[in-house]
Amino acid sequence: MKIAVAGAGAFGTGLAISLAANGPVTLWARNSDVATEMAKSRENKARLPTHKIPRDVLISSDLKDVFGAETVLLAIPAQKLGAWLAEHAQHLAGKRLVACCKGIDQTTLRGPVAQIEAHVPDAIGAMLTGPSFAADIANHLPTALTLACKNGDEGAYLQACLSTPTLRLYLSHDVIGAELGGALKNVIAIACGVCMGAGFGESARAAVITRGFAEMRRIGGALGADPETLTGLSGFGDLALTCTSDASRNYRFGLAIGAARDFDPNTTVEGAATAISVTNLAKHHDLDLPICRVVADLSSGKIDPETALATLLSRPLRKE
Ligand SMILES: NC(=O)C1=CN([C@@H]2O[C@H](COP(=O)(O)OP(=O)(O)OC[C@H]3O[C@@H](n4cnc5c(N)ncnc54)[C@H](O)[C@@H]3O)[C@@H](O)[C@H]2O)C=CC1
Ligand SMILES: O=C(CO)COP(=O)(O)O
Repeated sequence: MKIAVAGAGAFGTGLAISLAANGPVTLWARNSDVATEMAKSRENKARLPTHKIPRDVLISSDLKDVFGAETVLLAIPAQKLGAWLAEHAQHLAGKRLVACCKGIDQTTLRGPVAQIEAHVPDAIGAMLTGPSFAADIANHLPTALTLACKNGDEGAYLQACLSTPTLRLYLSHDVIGAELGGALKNVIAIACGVCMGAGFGESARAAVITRGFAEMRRIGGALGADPETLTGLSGFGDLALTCTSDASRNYRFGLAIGAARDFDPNTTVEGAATAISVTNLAKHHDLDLPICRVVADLSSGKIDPETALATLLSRPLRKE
């Protein structure tokens, strides 16, 4: 199977390096200067420095190399995915399109696979998600992910083709659960970062992880996710990783808010936009998601950490 990875950021590069263990793979960068430099240095100096890109990764900025593949991994930020799919829909028809991004689109409130289904209805949509830092994948460290696809046969085929000796994929049919787990854990990771950055302590962070997970289950229930999925790699697994590691950009973004420090605005922080999407989804479904709501307000600078804490602690006492 010919595989292309669209999006040569940290994750796209890490995935391409890992998949090259199975054979040739194309890595598409939208910027031709970036592609030329990467092809020359065999390194993604801007997004994933110090990781050697093997010769089996064809680095290209020519979209024909993407359109020539049967399977395309979409490692483009969630808020940009819809426009990219819309622009190239006619060339993507009939392909297997595997979303590798984590987020809910702010305009449409769709997850990545729902975006694929909306823009390229006759493609086979799937989602690759779970606890995995790009650097770990590029280093061939053992990693387990969820491959979610509504079509059982296509899902099993993708599971086999995209697993490598160190990348172990578990199959799921619950696309909505996989989309929600990956999107929501980033929101909760921001809250955890704020908690630690503001000095509220590790006990408070454990409470945020647990109550955040309750919010993930609440919205998952309303949108038809299988609760089992949220306890799996794409939900609880990724929540555990992202809420406790300085390697996470969402967590570091929260740390910066908590400590009132500047944060590089060019860093991809999916949870900030997704917090707003989730807050809007919660309104549509009449759900109470207090942590997601304060993360939306914190990320857009409407409130400070002390106000967020006071908001959460002043809520009426209730059953767990
Ligand atoms: N970095 C990581 O460890 C992991 C990232 N992810 C997910 O992968 C997705 C991408 O993240 P990263 O690669 O880490 O971000 P990144 O910031 O390293 O790279 C983003 C890439 O997307 C490209 N891009 C941005 N807008 C675009 C557009 N309109 N059209 C085409 N390409 C565009 C940029 O040129 C850049 O190469 C995110 O949804 C993230 O949550 C998932 C698992 C791990
Ligand atoms: O999704 C990730 C790990 O599974 C990467 O997290 P960040 O986007 O917060 O860096």
